[in-house]
Amino acid sequence: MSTWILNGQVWNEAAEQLEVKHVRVENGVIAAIASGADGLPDTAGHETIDAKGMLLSAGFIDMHVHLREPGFEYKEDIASGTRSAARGGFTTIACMPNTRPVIDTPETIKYVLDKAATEGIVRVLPYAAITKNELGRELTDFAALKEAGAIGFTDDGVGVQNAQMMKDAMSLAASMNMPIIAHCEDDTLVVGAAVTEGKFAQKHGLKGIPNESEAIHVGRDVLLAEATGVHYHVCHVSTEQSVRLIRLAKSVGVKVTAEVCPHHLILSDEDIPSLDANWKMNPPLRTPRDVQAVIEGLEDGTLDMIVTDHAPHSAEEKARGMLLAPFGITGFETAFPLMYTHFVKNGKWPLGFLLKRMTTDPARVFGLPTGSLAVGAPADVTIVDLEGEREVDPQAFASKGKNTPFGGWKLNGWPVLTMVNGAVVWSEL
Ligand SMILES: NC(=O)N[C@@H](CC(=O)O)C(=O)O
Ligand SMILES: [Zn+2]
Repeated sequence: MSTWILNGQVWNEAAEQLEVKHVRVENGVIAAIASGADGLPDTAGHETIDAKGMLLSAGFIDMHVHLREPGFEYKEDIASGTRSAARGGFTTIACMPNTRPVIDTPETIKYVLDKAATEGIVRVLPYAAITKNELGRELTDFAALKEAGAIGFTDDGVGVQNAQMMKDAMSLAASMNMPIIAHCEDDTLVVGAAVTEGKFAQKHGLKGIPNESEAIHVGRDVLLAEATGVHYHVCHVSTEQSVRLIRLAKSVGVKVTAEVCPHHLILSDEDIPSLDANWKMNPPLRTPRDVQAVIEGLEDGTLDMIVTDHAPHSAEEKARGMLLAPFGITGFETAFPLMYTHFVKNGKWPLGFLLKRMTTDPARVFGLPTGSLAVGAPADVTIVDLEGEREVDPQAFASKGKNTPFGGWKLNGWPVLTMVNGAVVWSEL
């Protein structure tokens, strides 16, 4: 079974421009790439997809997502979450273990992998918890979890509060060549706070979440990573201080990598219009100065990749208001259009830079075989309409979660077809 994707606009990194290419996909891999300058290939006996006028990219990779299964299927499940990912152009997603039960046993890893194989439509890579039940008291069985298919260890949703526990986790992970992925948050500094310290908190008389609550863990952990030699990856970096610490750690050779979310690159606390909990996530929207710092961090490579931190919650939960609602916003179906419109269409970045931070960079950091259109690579492909403008309509999301601050935003750069392993899993072409 072979398919020609014709007339796609493919980014040429050396020439720093889009060029028309025809890509042949066979048996789940990229079998050939032909230059558009040579005319149309002979497509007799092959299926064809016409991508004329559209961006043709390696499928996007999202290393931080919440699929909510098992246990919170009313927020999202693997079927709905992977459909949402596919609509966003994501072909590989790495899911967090803060489910119910927590993904802290080989059985739960197998449950997620089985569900993903039967009901999922994109590649799902599960993380396992660092500590049992994410309680920070006792390490999980790293060897058994790795054996079952976990790709790394994280207590995302909460920080590991105990430094010795984190050091032990890092030593063990290093010995088996596995990464530690850290949600950086000191619990003692955030009690009773829902938004960042800053103008919005002041205006509404709210207690703020200080930048140090995140950066203290980053500082502690890069020292522990240096001592143990582990690959240490920082989740959803949101503060100037964290960027500074990661930059310093990288400069002295610590094996640290990091991610940043579209909302932390685009919104600050000063954009929050009201006490609407669709603007509540963890870490919170920070000050304009922090936004500038994470943008610079991503630009200079201190931050390696863009992730969504797709965190669906029910409408009822979000209706509890800013103080009582759970933290988190959905991300899959707005990520690329947001980043494209805000940074590429507005002339701040070349398109290739955005694509790299969503494909080859996450693949490089986590050693994945996907993320490029090279001949022989798995045929994970995303086709995007860069021109058409559409309004974000949360009610039309494939995700069960409609919780986004971006409803009504007019954006360009909408994915129109997603292919995983050579099979079209979603298309509106
Ligand atoms: N990011 C969030 O605001 N929420 C996440 C947890 C997390 O990633 O910290 C969630 O699980 O809802
Ligand atoms: Zn987190």
